[in-house]
Amino acid sequence: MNLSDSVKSINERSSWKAIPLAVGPNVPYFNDLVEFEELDSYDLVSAGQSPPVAPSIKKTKKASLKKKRQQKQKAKLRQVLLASNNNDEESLQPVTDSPDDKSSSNDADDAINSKPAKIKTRKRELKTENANETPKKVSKVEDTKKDMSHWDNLFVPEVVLKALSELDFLEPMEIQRQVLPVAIRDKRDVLGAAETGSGKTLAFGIPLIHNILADRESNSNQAQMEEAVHKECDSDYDEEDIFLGVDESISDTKSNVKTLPALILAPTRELAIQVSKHIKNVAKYTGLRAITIVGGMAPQKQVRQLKTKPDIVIATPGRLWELLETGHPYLSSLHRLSYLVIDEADRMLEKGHFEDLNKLFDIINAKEANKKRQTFVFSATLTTVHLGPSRTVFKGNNNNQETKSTKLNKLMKKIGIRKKPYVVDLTTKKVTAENLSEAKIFCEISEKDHYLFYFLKSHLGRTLVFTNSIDCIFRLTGVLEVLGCCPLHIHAKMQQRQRLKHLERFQTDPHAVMIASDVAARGLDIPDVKHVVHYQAPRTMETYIHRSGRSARSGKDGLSIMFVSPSEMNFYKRICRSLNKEDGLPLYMINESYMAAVKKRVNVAREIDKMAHKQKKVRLHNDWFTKNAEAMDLALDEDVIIDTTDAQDISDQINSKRQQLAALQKKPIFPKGFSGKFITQRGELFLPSLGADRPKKSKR
Ligand SMILES: Nc1ncnc2c1ncn2[C@@H]1O[C@H](COP(=O)(O)OP(=O)(O)OP(=O)(O)O)[C@@H](O)[C@H]1O
Repeated sequence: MNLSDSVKSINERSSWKAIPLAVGPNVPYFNDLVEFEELDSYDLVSAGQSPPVAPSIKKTKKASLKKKRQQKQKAKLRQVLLASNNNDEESLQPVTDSPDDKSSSNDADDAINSKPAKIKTRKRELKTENANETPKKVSKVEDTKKDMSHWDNLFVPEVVLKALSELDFLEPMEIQRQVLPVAIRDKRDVLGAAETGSGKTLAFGIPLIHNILADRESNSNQAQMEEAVHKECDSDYDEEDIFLGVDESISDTKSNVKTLPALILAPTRELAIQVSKHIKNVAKYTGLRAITIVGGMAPQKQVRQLKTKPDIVIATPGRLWELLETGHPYLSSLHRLSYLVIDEADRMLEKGHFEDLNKLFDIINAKEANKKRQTFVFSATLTTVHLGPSRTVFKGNNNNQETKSTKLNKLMKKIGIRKKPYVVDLTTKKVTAENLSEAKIFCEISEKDHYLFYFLKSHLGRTLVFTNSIDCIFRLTGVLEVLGCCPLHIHAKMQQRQRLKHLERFQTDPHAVMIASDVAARGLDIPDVKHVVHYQAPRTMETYIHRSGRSARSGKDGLSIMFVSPSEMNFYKRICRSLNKEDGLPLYMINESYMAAVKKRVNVAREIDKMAHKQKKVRLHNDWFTKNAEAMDLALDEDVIIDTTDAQDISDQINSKRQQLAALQKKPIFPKGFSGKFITQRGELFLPSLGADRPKKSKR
């Protein structure tokens, strides 16, 4: 087929012309708005199933007029090209996939839009939806000998494939395999649920990158086309053209007004920063720019970064709202977003959290919002539901019980998804990560420190200890410090710089212990966290799943252990019921013969910590009053100052206790050869390393 044939073919076909660049004529797509439908009619897809067939599209009158106008413009351009560029015929030759290819219209489209080879490759891929066609391979990555063929047919741009190969991501994870074709080829909205650490970030990250790149090319082609048409037939518009006005996207290209294409919202600063890193890693050869907008950091820098008009903004709702309120121009068109991602969506939309998010949604989903926006909603607990108390279920009184579909419907309404989404739910009955071993210890509150120290001493390896309160973090950090465990900590009240510093140190020491609040429960991808300890029982099943999910990521083994005191029994039972663990979690076996030695050390450490804490409090109190009195030139009332005549006594006591503890610590708690072994989820014997491979630095 030569150029004039292509042109003829275009004239004969009009129905495909409004189809976006990345979507072939016989490929289902959902770019037009369809009525909001309840979940029963969604395409709920699990592993191994193929994508659904799309419904027909409602065309509006305005849209068809717009298409007509675009047709006219294309016809003009064809004339221009034919007249001025006969020599170019070879480069404008359409690409044909196979003799029986039904895509002549697309070939013609290629000719019209001319060149970029990359997009041509993708477009040919995008036409392979027909099962009879042989899919094209994209696995050849230059400059590398790595076999990337597992990524074939997932529409990954070559530039991304190159980055993936450098990262040694030689094959897609299951959620990526499932989501990529639907999100890229079909441009569907996606609701994705899969276990923690299963690669959800790139399941939305790669489609974002692909689709933004495709939009970019499409826009620049359109701009070129427009420019040619404007040059040749500027005065040739009829009344209808003038009435319809100029297509907004074209006018943006022409006037160089760029609006933000993609926004990713995450619940915590650390997670936003991490998502940003993951995306930058795979987008490093694309020329796309991503920036992070989170609280706790200087807003001036973020404002400056926004001025560079990035392609992707990864943000927490609070700071994004703050900048939006200041009227930053690049954020003033959030309603025109092309891509929106809500990571950890169930958490983000929890009642009472993220008030700013609702205000953001009001803008993002305003009346004039981009109806073609593609939305991604992900979480490991997107489809998990809470079971009510057994007596309610028993009586069959479960009318108010949340179901998967009611949960998803609620989320969709809040987020403003009006198109039929594609739901990928890869969560299993276990819900927690496949290779995670789970256990519990029933104990009194006062015994928790003992069991924690026992655990830390018998299980070396990176360990995250979760608590429910900041006070508990302070106390526990103090005690473990005295015991020589060098704990790190993280919670929402810390300065952001400190939070990141502690996280970094946690990532670099393979035997580090970190005491954390739930600010670290979701999404954080710290390599090789061997153990998660729920020092205080989580209040919900979701928190349990996400906390535990910091371990056993990407197919690795891990252990989650919950300390349950009598007052926490109800939470424990409810979590087990919701996780379908009728028999509860297995008991963690403690060798009681070593507990006496453990208790001695911990009790002394607690005494030291208590005295040191009291001493510090008195010092701070007195310092504060003295300083302020001096500053105001006032005489201090003696009653205000706490008597410190016994301060030396307390210091002496602390020193003597420290010596006592040091003497105790000299003796090993466990005999040589002892191992806090446990059976892993895979039924193998897990032997935690003790002493032998302990790094010199680690004080544990
Ligand atoms: N195709 C791949 N091959 C190998 N590793 C991958 C691949 N895709 C992602 N990863 C890595 O797997 C790890 C887990 O991915 P990610 O953080 O996206 O998980 P997640 O499902 O979002 O977890 P969570 O639910 O806890 O947020 C990351 O270190 C990521 O870099």
